[in-house]
Amino acid sequence: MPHPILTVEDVSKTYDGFKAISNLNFYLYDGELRTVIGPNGAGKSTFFDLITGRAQPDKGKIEFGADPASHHDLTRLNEYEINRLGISRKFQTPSVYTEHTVWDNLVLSMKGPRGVFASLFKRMTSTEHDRLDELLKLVRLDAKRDWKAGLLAHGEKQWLEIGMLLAQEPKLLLVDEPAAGMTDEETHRTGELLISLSGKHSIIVVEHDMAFVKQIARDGNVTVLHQGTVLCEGKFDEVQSNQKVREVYLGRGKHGTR
Ligand SMILES: Nc1ncnc2c1ncn2[C@@H]1O[C@H](COP(=O)(O)OP(=O)(O)OP(=O)(O)O)[C@@H](O)[C@H]1O
Repeated sequence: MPHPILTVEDVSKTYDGFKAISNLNFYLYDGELRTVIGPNGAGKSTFFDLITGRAQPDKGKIEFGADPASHHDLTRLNEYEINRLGISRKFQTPSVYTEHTVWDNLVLSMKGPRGVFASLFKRMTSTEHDRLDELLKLVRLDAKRDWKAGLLAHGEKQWLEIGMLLAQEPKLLLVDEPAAGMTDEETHRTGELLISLSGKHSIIVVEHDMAFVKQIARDGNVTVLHQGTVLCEGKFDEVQSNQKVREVYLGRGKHGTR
């Protein structure tokens, strides 16, 4: 069995006496596309906050790197350092530079000099140029490369942001509810995009939309969080038919409990 690229072991996080994450164990393998589901308040956002250094655990281990000899203890690093290791997070609402073109949004997100001026006026190598061209096609925005990002439809903005994250060449992508607010067709395309990224990237997707979860999970594992811990983990069909899962989540509609 290979070493996980992400190891989360016995992790807890308390807010004002409330255990948002409770003795959580989670292992992700290199190139895996994992879907995480769970009712509102199950701890999904806190889970991402802990991986990205936005929040610190009270206890437990969070390690990154598939090589046991050179993995990183994420609990000792800040958000910037964790991002530099190749961990990128996409929040639910799209965050793009609305006044810049689609192309410039990708340029601005590339690894390299920071700052708008330095990024836009840096001479790009032909390899970098080709890579961004490929990214544009991948996120299906090649026909809109000169559009201002603010003019894109909601789904397109989400794809652009995924492209912007990919421009940073991340190893691990954390994606929070990408299908929220999308049409069925956009949702399906997003699923295809995420599937095409797996293998090259390790990906965790938090999602509520079960049709979408089914599409991207395929024969991979789905993790169900409940009260800050793993309630169940397995193939989509196993999870869907699990009685405990049905009680806390699936039986109560698309968006869980509130
Ligand atoms: N910064 C914070 N301060 C206080 N309480 C917090 C904080 N972050 C999360 N919590 C609490 O921790 C619990 C888990 O929240 P979290 O947002 O991680 O759940 P979630 O599964 O992402 O929910 P949702 O699906 O609604 O986004 C909630 O009860 C929430 O109120």
